[in-house]
Amino acid sequence: MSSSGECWSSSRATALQGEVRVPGDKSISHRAVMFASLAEGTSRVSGFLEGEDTRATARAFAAMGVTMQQPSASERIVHGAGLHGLHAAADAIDCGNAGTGMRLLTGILAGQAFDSTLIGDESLSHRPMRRVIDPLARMGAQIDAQQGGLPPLRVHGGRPLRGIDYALPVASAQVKSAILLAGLYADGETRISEPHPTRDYTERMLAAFGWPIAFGEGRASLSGGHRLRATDVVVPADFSSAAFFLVAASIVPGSDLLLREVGINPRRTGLLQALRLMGADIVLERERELGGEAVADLRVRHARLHGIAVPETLVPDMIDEFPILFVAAAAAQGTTRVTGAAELRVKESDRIAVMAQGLRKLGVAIEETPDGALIEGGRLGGGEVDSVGDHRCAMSFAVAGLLAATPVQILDCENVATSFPGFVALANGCGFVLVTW
Ligand SMILES: O=C(O)C1=C[C@@H](OP(=O)(O)O)[C@@H](O)[C@H](O)C1
Ligand SMILES: C=C(OP(=O)(O)O)C(=O)O
Repeated sequence: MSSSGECWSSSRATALQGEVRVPGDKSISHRAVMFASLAEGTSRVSGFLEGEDTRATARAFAAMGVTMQQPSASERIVHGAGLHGLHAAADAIDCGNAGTGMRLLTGILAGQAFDSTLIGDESLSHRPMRRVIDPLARMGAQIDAQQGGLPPLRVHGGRPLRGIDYALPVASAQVKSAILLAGLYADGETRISEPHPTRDYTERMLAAFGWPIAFGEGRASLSGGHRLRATDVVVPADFSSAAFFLVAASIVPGSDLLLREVGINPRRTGLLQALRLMGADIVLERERELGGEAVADLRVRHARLHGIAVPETLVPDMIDEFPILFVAAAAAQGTTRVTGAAELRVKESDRIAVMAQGLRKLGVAIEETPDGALIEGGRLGGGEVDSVGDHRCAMSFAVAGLLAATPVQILDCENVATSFPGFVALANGCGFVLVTW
């Protein structure tokens, strides 16, 4: 078992209380920096996630000649280079841990006049890239990968691209976005249909930057040859980060937490529906718009949860929330069944295997299936679990510790900084008992 890097110990807590504003949305932050870099004029991004993933994306565009300023934490002023104003980075572009960064960049770089190399960390180097390489090749791009379609990727520039009509084989906002971004540089129309609608930030933000695009109900289409015009982006708090607190307050007796300004785009809030089916008490307060995205304050109070069969239609809308859903299931009465979620096996880790292994160590009866798991709720014990460097698994195990009979030691937690810098302090501020070493 790996014991590299930062470790945590999470102990049983009493009621969680207070107000929390989790950091900015990761998906929107990546895209804001990308689109502002390709736009004409100066854009201000506020609420930018200062996480390792999104900083790697900002560094990538700075390395390709985009001037960026950081007037304060969580703010970027981006002086766009225009669609054809990037130049080759001096070195390989390091996307760190970020699948979103690498896949969306691949689409953008396929349209450039120069060649680029994309690299990532150990986890990203094992994530499948054929899903973007194949459709981009059909558009005329040439992208070389390692055996099995793995990074590093060499994206050749100077190839004329043409629009395609593409039915996505998997529900993936990253693949959809890579194709649409290559479509900005393509001759003719690029048309996409999805097996199930996924997060639509690329479509919405391209429209906000002035690019004509039609989208909705699992379809999107655009044509090349237009311009992106600078605009300001306000990034809401990330629902996927709020998710840990939604489950924590649901399972710890006496809890009452308010999560401020959380993005509630329906393609992201599947966990909210799943938790409500399990009996959770979560109320949306002050629903409003922030920078074109729906946000709300989420009030969550402790409730007795019971097991459910998670509806498969919810899977794409809660794809990053399964590690924490597994913890909610372990704390609930009865059995929870997850199906149709094989994508979890190709995230930062094999999230089905990592969560099953960890929860089993804490005494939970859990059976893995190829596309999900069967989780028997009941008592949680303590012990040592390995997050294998997966940020969402690390934070999920920290939530499990809140109810465990003895402390839960969690290995390999440093990657929490990829999506949720400051998690430990914020969590302890509302009642977690989390120690790092
Ligand atoms: O487009 C995005 O910003 C994301 C899409 C999802 O990935 P897939 O497209 O692989 O489903 C999600 O898991 C990831 O955290 C962010
Ligand atoms: C899957 C995730 O991100 P990415 O694909 O960008 O690495 C995630 O944040 O859970």
